[in-house]
Amino acid sequence: MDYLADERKKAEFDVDEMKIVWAGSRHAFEVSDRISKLVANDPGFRKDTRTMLARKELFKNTLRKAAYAWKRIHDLHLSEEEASRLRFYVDEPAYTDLHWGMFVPAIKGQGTDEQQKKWLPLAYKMQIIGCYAQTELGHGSNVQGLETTATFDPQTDEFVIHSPTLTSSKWWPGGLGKVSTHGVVYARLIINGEEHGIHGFIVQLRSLEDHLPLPGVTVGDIGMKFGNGAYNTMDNGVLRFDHVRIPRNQMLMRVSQVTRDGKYKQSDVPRQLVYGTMVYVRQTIVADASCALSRAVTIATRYSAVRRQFGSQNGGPETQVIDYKTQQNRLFPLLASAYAFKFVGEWLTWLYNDVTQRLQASDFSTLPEAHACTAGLKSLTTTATADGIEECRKLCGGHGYLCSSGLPELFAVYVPACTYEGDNTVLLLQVARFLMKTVSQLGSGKKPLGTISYMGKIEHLMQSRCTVQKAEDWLKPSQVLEAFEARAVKMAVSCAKNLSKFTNPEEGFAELSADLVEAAVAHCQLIVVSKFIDKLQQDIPGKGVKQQLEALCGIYYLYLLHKHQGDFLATSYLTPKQAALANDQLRALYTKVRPNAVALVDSFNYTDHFLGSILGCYDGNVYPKLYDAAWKDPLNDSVVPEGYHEYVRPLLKQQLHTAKL
Ligand SMILES: CC/C=C\C/C=C\C/C=C\C/C=C/C(=O)SCCNC(=O)CCNC(=O)[C@H](O)C(C)(C)COP(=O)(O)OP(=O)(O)OC[C@H]1O[C@@H](n2cnc3c(N)ncnc32)[C@H](O)[C@@H]1OP(=O)(O)O
Ligand SMILES: Cc1cc2nc3c(=O)[nH]c(=O)nc-3n(C[C@H](O)[C@H](O)[C@H](O)COP(=O)(O)OP(=O)(O)OC[C@H]3O[C@@H](n4cnc5c(N)ncnc54)[C@H](O)[C@@H]3O)c2cc1C
Repeated sequence: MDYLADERKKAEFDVDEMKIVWAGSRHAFEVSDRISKLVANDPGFRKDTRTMLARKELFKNTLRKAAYAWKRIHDLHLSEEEASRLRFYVDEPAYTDLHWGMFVPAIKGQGTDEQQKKWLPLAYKMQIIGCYAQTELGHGSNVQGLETTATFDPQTDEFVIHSPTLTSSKWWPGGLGKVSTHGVVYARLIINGEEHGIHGFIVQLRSLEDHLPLPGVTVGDIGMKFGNGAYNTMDNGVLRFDHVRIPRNQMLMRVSQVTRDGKYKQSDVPRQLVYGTMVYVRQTIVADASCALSRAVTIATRYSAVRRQFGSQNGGPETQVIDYKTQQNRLFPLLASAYAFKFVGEWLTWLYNDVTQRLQASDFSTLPEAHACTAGLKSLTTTATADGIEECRKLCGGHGYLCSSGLPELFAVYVPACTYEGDNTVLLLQVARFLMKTVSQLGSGKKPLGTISYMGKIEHLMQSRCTVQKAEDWLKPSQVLEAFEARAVKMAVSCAKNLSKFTNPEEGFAELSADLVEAAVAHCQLIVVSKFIDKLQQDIPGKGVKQQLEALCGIYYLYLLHKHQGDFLATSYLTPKQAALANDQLRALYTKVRPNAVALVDSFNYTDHFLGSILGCYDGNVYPKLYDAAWKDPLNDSVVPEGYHEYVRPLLKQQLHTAKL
């Protein structure tokens, strides 16, 4: 029985067409749909006991699943796209994420043609397994501060990789702890006593015969992490080198080279390309944020439609909690954010591909913008997604706290995204630097392009005032864009003015960093809003689909406007009356979305297996499933728990004895 059937009947749009919009294309939808069902129907990919397993058992099970996934990919002759979808739907962090997601891209992006020819075929066949070993015990954010050394030995034509201090131990790389045979290791290059900064080196860590660490290598897992199951399926590792020698041709030499006679040569490409893998992964993290958020929102929306609390009239049913405006005000902006992040993720993938093509043609002009966009959007989307998952847990009341809701594990797996690939505050400070540089160059005749082109309208934006007179005026895209542009430009200019009061710009930057982060957030929110609005300019087929997306876009920007109304009011773009009208319009949009809410989450097309949540199951049959699941907990295997006779019964006896006294 479908307990959500009535909700589904209310939908005012074509769900099948929305599924295609969400997937990105009909082809992408068909691949995702087929592969997600394949995974869901294969008992080899079960994950329902994951939160109850001890670490060793959990980890062994992940190794089994990764090997099984690899076998299925081969047996079924899956394409690269299908294989990547399969790994996604298996939904278990594993060493393979780092092998495919960072080790291979690092070699592709930073290796010469010759190096790629040598290493990539081995990696593609998984005859070697690699990790990305950058972060150390003492330094993560400050990449320039890494201490591992790679000293060139001209006698033997080798680099000597060494960990000179405890804090230089590599610490965190995923897949390193127990599995990787190789790593791209980042180290400080030293030639003839002279330092040349951080470079990547391919280093073999373990024997391909017996998996033992090679001489001079000390390697292991760094220990349990936050949450049950969750990211503990990953072997984040510690690694130390004691004068380990590698051939010279194992330095990744696309950006700079070391010759046989020990000369350091810098190509004409910017040295920042050494950080290129991080730009690539930040882009994929943005594209993935909408998946994690939409998953949590599916659970919270379906459960909010099933759950009833208070408000029974004449013995009739109680109110569905989704009908409370407070619930809508917490839930619908997250639903809207999931769609917003999907579209900004698609755009960022386009931007990344564009900058990659330009780099190949030696056009480096858009690299700073690509760095700022990937860094800023990674920060914005992961912060909002992690907070959003936790909000979804609370939206599910007490039952959200059960592991069987799927939300605690989803949060535990997702929340480190706010830290890895760049701490979110550190990344916003990079955006702020980019903004300050842009503002300082405004008078120089250099025209700001792309996501900062609005800075070119600075004179207009500094003076313009909002023209909204009634709530519906807030539905005009041009009005909304101007509001977000004016806020972003005014916040950036205000920071720039304050910075100019300092004689030492770095001191000023440090002192004003909290304001700078807020200016960076305003800029990034503008990007997300503008890409959602751009999406709506496209031809979007399907009955009612565009109208629903327009409503969601409105919810996204009006919610932001309401949340940050202090910024908008302080920059004098809005009057308090206009801010209040925005809030009226926001409430009207909640009412519009309400009958479509369940269908809007159905459009994500997630299987019950992928959701991994009793509260979010498609048929909404929550209570019997919760009740049954409780009895399956290992603690209920016996009526009297282990330990009773040892620890509880003596207490009870003692109490009886005391009572007699
Ligand atoms: C498909 C994917 C599947 C799986 C993977 C996904 C998830 C798996 C889960 C986890 C994996 C996690 C992996 C990791 O965490 S790897 C380690 C990541 N570490 C970081 O992100 C460190 C963060 N720190 C930095 O990025 C930088 O070093 C920082 C930019 C903060 C340093 O700042 P600093 O000012 O010291 O920079 P400089 O190095 O001096 O550079 C100055 C100059 O360069 C520009 N810049 C900086 N970074 C980049 C870049 N990445 N690209 C281009 N340009 C860059 C910077 O703006 C300055 O420019 P300018 O002002 O013009 O001189
Ligand atoms: C689950 C997980 C997986 C990871 N996987 C990998 C991997 O595969 N490979 C790898 O190399 N690394 C990996 N990492 C490491 C990760 O990239 C770093 O932890 C991350 O870059 C943050 O660096 P940090 O730990 O040095 O934090 P810190 O920089 O020490 O941050 C601590 C605090 O200081 C603040 N802070 C730091 N610098 C500044 C500043 N300049 N201004 C203001 N505030 C500042 C931060 O905002 C934060 O609040 C992983 C980490 C995690 C949690």
